[in-house]
Amino acid sequence: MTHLLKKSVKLALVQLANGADKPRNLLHARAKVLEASKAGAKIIVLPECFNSPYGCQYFPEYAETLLPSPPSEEQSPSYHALSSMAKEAKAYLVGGSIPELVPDTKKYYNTSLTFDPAGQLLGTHRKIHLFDIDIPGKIRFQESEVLSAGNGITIVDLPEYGKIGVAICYDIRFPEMSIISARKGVFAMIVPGAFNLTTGKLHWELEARARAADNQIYVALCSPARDMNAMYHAWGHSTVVNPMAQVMSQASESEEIVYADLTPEEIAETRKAIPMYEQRRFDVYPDVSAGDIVFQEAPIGDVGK
Ligand SMILES: NC(=O)CC(=O)C(=O)O
Repeated sequence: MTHLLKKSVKLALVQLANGADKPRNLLHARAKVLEASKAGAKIIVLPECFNSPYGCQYFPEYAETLLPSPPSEEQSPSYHALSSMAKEAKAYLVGGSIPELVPDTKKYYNTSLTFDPAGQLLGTHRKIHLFDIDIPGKIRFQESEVLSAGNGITIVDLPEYGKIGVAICYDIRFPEMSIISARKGVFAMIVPGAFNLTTGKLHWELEARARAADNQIYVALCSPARDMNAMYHAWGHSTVVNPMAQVMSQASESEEIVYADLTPEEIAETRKAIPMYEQRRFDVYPDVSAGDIVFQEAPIGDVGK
């Protein structure tokens, strides 16, 4: 039997306490990634905007240039830090996200870089759904005032384990992305994210469990730690959900690494018990197809500049 996940693997979500000092954030992320690797994790995830505070006012100040790929150290210290961390940890690293500037177009993106254990870039995802919301009396956030949206769904092949879908935060609310990725054979959706005290309470765990239930895959959401002195108060609660949509591990609000052991059997057993994969009616809803979808499978440079 071929499995989506080729062999069991320990996943770690690093709920990082990051702040305004970028070099400190990079050093601190390294220490935590190495800690996770020491504990046996082979897939390690950092949060959204791990090298900066989260907020529209910060994106231009912290943005780095990733093109041409690979960028120089001066263009992107975070790219090089992530590549080294992955190599030192001997692990796959979904490097949270960083603000990216494309100088030719002067566009900013919220971009996630995934590296292999040799420190090679495997995949790039630019957040495709920008976080534009206005909940009266609670929170207004308009990423589109500064950022541009990416234009592709990202599936990254981790040769030893299989494929993951990478999405960033608000992307998880759009079930189509996870459905299409699952149909293309991912064993997990990996999502650096930073919900807040309003939306986190309402939807953080719900979205993770919903995507897992829809698709019978693992879903992992990795948040920054909560900092009540920051402008944006992250929800925390980094969470791993299994293919049966049960929470496997969850952090509190503060800095913490959460671990989960992912197994091929857990996916297979879920799909055997509830055989949705054999029961789908694409004859009834043929428009739900991945046929014309744009993928960002390649390292940056091959996707829309
Ligand atoms: N920060 C985000 O992109 C999304 C978020 O906080 C939410 O969906 O809620």
